[in-house]
Amino acid sequence: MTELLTARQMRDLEQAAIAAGTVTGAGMMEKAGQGVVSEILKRWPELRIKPHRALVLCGPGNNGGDGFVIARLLIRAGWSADVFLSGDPEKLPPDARTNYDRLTTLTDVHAWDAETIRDGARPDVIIDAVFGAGLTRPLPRDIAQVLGARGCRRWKRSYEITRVAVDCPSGLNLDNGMLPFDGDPADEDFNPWPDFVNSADLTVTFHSPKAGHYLGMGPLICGRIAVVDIGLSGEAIERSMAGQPPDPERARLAEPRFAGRPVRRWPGMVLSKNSYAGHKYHHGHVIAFAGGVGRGGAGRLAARAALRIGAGLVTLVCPRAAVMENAMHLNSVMLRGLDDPKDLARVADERVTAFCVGPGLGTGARTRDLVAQVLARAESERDWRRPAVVLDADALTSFADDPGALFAMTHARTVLTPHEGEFGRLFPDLAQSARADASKIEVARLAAARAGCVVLLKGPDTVIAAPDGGATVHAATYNRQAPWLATAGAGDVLAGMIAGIAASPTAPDLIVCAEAATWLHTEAARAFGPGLIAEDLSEMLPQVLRAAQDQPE
Ligand SMILES: NC(=O)C1=CN([C@@H]2O[C@H](COP(=O)(O)OP(=O)(O)OC[C@H]3O[C@@H](n4cnc5c(N)ncnc54)[C@H](OP(=O)(O)O)[C@@H]3O)[C@@H](O)[C@H]2O)[C@@H](O)CC1
Ligand SMILES: [K+]
Repeated sequence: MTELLTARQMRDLEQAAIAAGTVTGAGMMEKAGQGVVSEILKRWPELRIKPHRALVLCGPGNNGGDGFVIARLLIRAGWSADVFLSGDPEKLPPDARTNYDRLTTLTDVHAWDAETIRDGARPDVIIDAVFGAGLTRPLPRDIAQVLGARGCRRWKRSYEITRVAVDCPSGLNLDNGMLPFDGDPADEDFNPWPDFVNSADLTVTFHSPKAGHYLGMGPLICGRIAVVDIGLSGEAIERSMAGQPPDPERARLAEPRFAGRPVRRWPGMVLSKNSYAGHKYHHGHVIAFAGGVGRGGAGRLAARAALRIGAGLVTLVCPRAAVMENAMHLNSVMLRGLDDPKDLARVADERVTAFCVGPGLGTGARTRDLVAQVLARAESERDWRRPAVVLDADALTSFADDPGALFAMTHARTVLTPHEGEFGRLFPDLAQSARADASKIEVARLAAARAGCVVLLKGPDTVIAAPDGGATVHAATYNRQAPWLATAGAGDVLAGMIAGIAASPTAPDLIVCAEAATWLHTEAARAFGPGLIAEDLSEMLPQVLRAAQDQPE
């Protein structure tokens, strides 16, 4: 797990380290510049062979300061560098000014002029050091004219020019992954994509990745992310400890890494059958509900996923009229008929440790009653915890008219797993269209606090938040892209997997179960590859689980 910082948290870390005397601003800036140069040469070793030409674009703050360091180091290595500054050199912050002065002994730093830049010699590499963590408003037009997708068009084979962003492609908001743009969308020739979207092949950031690298537009424009150490290492490692719930004030990335190094223990450590040899009831009993006649597929997908991921027993519960058709599809998953939700106790004894409610159920009063019955379950003599409850799909939409009624019943052992549409129905004021500048992490946190339970807001940038504020981003982006996951039923499988992991009496905190399930779900999709349909996910789990097993390092 890696911490994902906001721009503010990064600034606070830097300030605290400077105040403690462990680093200086100038020292960090030098390391930042060196880090960028060494990442470039690592990524493109062919650039080591002979000196090349760089276009170094610098802004008025410390991001620009990093640019001056980079230009100096490249010139010292024999490169040619054309350096432009947007802003007044007299107003540069002190460390950036020092590096400006050092650079001007080697080369001129030109004042920003979009036409001059675009008419200049064709560079091999463009360094974008205009704005980083200090972005406060949309990219000004004269900067977008150079950095936007139309910016390089005058150069031959412009698509072959290597683009490197310092901290982020300028214009990206590092807190929310959004790209604020200027201009009037009503204008006939206004087109935010070519005009304002600035993308990179490589983004080099410092100390720790930022939330905006993984949210929203971030993964689409950063290319790939490299993180370099600038002397702040060793901070707050425990906040990203796998297997423990996240720190309430921090967000983290769900991944098998810890303290910068790969680990093989996660997510295997979260899985019951990886750590404990017992009989089937030691691994929990999941009940998944299915819809009526002809509507059992989604529930069956969830049930099979719960069993595959490791629940000891799984029972599918459906209306009596649908028992026969479900029986034709099931073997290891048990089956019971239930018409009136009030009779739940007849099919679910106190050994049931998790429920998965929603996939294929249909919306309406029966589903609401079922949700109420399941959420009313208390801890039993056999299990010190209440059964875990995963609410997905129709279990969420059934409360669209009165989300408060649902939140009055949800408890700390509940996970809501909405996609953006379902999320908007339950939390209209936090919906994507109402979000403005708030990051997906912030809205998921607010939703979790309001519902008093874990909220997993799906997407390529899934955010999982706990009511205390702890939050995890799961990235099906960069080298973990799995576009095939956008297929009917994939969400039902995820709901079943969460229930299957959380069912174990030894399962860790719910948010930790949800993190592991989400990661394994994407791994299963990646292991299968293109052509994936939801049925394939559970069948890929054995292979993925074998790889995730706890192995001595
Ligand atoms: N010691 C350290 O701190 C280290 C920092 N490091 C580096 O510093 C970066 C953060 O530096 P930073 O805080 O100076 O912010 P930065 O992104 O350069 O921009 C601020 C300037 O831009 C201006 N501005 C903003 N938006 C604008 C817009 N749309 N249009 C026009 N102007 C706009 C803003 O003006 P203002 O909003 O104040 O009017 C201000 O002048 C960080 O990303 C990393 O690269 C590393 O070297 C490690 C050590
Ligand atoms: K930048």
